[in-house]
Amino acid sequence: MDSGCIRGVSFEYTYVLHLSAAEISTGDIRSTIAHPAAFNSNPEASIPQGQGQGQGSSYILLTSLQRPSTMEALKKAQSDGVVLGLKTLGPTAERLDIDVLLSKYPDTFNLYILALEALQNVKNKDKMGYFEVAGIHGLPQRAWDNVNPDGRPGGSYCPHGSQFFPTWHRPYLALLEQTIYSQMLTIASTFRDPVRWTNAAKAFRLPFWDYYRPRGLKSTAPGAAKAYDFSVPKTLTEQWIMILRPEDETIRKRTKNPLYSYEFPQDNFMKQQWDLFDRRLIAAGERRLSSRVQTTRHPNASLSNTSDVRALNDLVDRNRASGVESFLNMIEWPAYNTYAVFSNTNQRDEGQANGSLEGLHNNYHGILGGNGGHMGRVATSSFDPVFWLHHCNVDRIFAIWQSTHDSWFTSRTDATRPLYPFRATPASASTRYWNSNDSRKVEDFGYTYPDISGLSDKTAITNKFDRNYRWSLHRTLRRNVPDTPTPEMEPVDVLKTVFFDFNPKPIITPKPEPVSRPVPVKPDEKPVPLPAPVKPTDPVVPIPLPKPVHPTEPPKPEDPEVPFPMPKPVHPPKPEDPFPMPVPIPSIQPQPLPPGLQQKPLLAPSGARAKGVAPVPTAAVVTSSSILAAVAAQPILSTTTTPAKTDPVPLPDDLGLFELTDKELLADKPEGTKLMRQWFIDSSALRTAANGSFTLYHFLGAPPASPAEYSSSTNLAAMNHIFVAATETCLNCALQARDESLAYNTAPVTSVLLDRVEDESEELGSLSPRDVVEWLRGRLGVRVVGAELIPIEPEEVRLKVMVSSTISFVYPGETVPRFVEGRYFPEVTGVDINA
Ligand SMILES: N[C@@H](CC1=CC(=O)C(=O)C=C1)C(=O)O
Repeated sequence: MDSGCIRGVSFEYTYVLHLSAAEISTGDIRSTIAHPAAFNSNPEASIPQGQGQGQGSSYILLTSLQRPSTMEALKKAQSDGVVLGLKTLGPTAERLDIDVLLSKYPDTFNLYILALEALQNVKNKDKMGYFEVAGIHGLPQRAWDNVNPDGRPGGSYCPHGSQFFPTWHRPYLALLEQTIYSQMLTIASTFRDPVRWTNAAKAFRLPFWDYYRPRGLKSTAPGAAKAYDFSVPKTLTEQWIMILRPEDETIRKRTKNPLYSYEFPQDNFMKQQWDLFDRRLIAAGERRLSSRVQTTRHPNASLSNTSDVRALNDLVDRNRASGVESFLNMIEWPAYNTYAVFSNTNQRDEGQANGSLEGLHNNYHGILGGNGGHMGRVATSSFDPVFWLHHCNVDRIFAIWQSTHDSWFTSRTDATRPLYPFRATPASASTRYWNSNDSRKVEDFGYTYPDISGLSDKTAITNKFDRNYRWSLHRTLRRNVPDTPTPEMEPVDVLKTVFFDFNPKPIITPKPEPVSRPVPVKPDEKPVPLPAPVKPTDPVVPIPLPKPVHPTEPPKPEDPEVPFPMPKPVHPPKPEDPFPMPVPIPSIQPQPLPPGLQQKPLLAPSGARAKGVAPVPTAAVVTSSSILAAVAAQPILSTTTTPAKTDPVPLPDDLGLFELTDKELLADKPEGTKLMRQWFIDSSALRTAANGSFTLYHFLGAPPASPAEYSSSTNLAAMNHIFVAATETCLNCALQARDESLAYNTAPVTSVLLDRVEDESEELGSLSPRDVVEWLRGRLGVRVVGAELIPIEPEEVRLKVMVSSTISFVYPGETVPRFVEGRYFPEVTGVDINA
């Protein structure tokens, strides 16, 4: 043929090009002739018969790997430090749970791992590298790319404890997403089959960790719902992973899993940063510091380089039911209808809900951090790769809430306040930064979530959401919902995939892996449709795969020899007891309330602590402050003793709806209506009082003697983590200290109580208030500990704890319960958090 009209398929467009014979014969068409294998890897890229097939060779597929304009835009954004989002680079696509991404889009997952590995290796040089992007959240204490928080030097960009919490993290995630995406494209172009891999890269969106998606089946646990395993995804807890690399596509290579941990740069700059940070912690009474070598999760020893995955999974599992209850309530209850209440721990409508998206999020920082793990502290958390999957899940919950609610910031000024340091335009005198209004729609960043994609009807979204999560709860909490996961929540056995087959056979004829994420032919704003799930396979590695053989322990990164001189702890522990528990003092004790519930809280407010206001930082590094000095001077005492059993407190005669029996409540309801009672431990605490993160452990019965055993105690009912930075490093926190900002929390305990109702030895008759209030009195106790399990006095954080209950009905033919009424029962603890 002399010249040709070739129909080509790009990733966004089908187009027709007129080509000269020379161009066709040489294939030199501005480097856009693709490898023919592209055809196989992209099932949607078909060329209609009779068009575009080159004579002689099988065909020529014309594909613009990366449209120059979009690629240039991405490159420019990366060099300018601008959050572009992926919207301008292609059609909207779904962010997926990590297991789903791995199983449905193995090429994309493979590239993602390679990109993370590459980004993590570029230590602290590049402003768009992992170190600098992670460093925006906390350490190192310096401005990112010269953008000062709030236009002032010093402090941090901290949005916690405010309405900015969900919106600030949105462009933050988009920044890393764009960086990974860009890195994936670079790596894709180095593979033998760049079309296949570029296709895979372009389909990338940040994956999330859905805390409530089952990961497999438990072999031993009885009972249908409990047979599922809800541990942390294996992709995050396996140290090694098998990856195809551009250097040799014939065999997967054992690769250090960049999702398991991040290794810190070992240079002088970081040493100074750590020294400063640790000095501050020690002054604040902490003595168990975090590893400077690599990020760890729930480690079992100070400075440990190893995560205690089993203990972590236990704790995740133990908090699951409480978390699912919170999650469902936040989306479904009218109490969470306003953005102010839903978004953060600080704002609530008095007498209404205490939970929040931020509160649920905080708990996972506490669980993953545990005893000195990096996720427990604001300053170090974002280096842990799990941070990004955790926050992506938080963003997803935010998006689900947004799709089912209309409420937004109450103040226009707040909604348009710049979210530093996230630039929307390049640095100049008139730089625009992202703000909350601009961050309102996920589609504006080029992504969506499976929970909302393609759905615009609020009821449809709520129903789908409820079905995906309620099934795993106790039968009393799931009434008309069966106890098995919906098809989209079915667990994926990731250890049986090629990524964890440590004895792979070489791939003799490299053919493209069959699955790349489908790419729409025409640009539109519709989400990329998902094909039927496909099991990841290597072309010549058949499935079912052999059980993964775990390699012998790989070498651990060396602890640098004496990484830093360990300063003497302020309160040296006795050698035989790392957590001394001196003088037990009473904490929350049941007390009768006079009418009107005006009783003074048993925990006297510690005004002195709250008034120790930290000065607003004025320089990039601020050393001591009055708060620090006060905290350092404070002796560390034990918390509560075992709560004593006291006489029952008379409840008022008339408890309104709560007075009625189940039968009475259902009397006027349609036949088949089900009643749902829920119970909560609610609390308020002075957010900045411990000058760092702290955790509340709520017990039903005697707590263990040592804080190290709190999280594994059978009496542990629930926990709440308060995730907060030190006031010297955080302007927002310093202001919250001055304003004595509170953190409100709720800990749903319905499942725990239902287990006790079913256990006859527990003597809890039912979930009705007259049974529960009396039963809880004398059993309920709380312990407060710092990020490293150092006991803190409840008074020190002005802790108030109160119990509440709610009534909902599930009507026949419906699955989503309808909330009717809530009531606080300060009679249990003698404390009213509303007083
Ligand atoms: N205290 C629980 C449940 C609750 C919700 C309410 O709306 C209410 O009025 C009373 C209690 C929460 O904060 O989520």
